[in-house]
Amino acid sequence: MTRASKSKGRLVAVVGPSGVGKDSVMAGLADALPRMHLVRRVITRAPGLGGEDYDAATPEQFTTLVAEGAFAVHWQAHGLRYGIPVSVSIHIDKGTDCLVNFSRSALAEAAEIFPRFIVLNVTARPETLALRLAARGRETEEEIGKRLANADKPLPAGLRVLHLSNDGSLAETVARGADLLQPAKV
Ligand SMILES: Nc1ncnc2c1ncn2[C@@H]1O[C@H](COP(=O)(O)OP(=O)(O)OP(=O)(O)O)[C@@H](O)[C@H]1O
Ligand SMILES: O=P(O)(O)OC[C@H]1O[C@H](OP(=O)(O)O)[C@H](O)[C@@H]1O
Repeated sequence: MTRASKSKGRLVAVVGPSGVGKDSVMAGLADALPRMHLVRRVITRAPGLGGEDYDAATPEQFTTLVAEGAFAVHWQAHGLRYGIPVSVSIHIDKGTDCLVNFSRSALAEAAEIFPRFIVLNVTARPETLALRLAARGRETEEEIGKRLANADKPLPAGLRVLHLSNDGSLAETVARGADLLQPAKV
């Protein structure tokens, strides 16, 4: 790491299969680590469907935002488009660590953009995922089946990855995650 990049904030990209608990873990980490900025995504999902706080956009609005250069990174998954606003770089440049719900498919691109890029890979057993997605009830049974079929996706090689199991209680996962992310450690 250069001296210039050392003064920048870390971009912590939270990944893991659908239903593993990324949003829940992130909310807990944001409470436990008050200096960590929680990044709000733009998603082509109808507003107010619960889970994370996001900015809803129509597909047309999203296409316009892409053309305007509004996103540092964007990707497509589950029939939706997701964007990380370029404003994240303002926080990073000021030295503020940022936490963002990411796609495994966008990691390699993001690692080229952010100087201090860390992946927080949240894991859980397949049966845990199925139970949690069904209990959450945000998607139909068919959509849940597709999400479960996508659960196993390899991470690109060469990234700095921290692994965090979320099979146990959320409080315990958050405590371990907060410890993993102590600035002195990574
Ligand atoms: N440790 C836990 N114990 C019990 N329930 C949990 C735990 N972690 C998360 N949950 C629950 O599991 C469900 C899925 O969690 P969450 O929405 O945070 O997952 P996600 O990884 O963000 O999923 P997606 O990628 O589909 O948005 C939610 O209903 C949440 O309340
Ligand atoms: O499977 P991969 O590509 O890692 O992730 C795909 C997408 O799934 C999740 O979205 P949501 O929060 O469930 O809408 C992630 O946040 C990401 O945007």
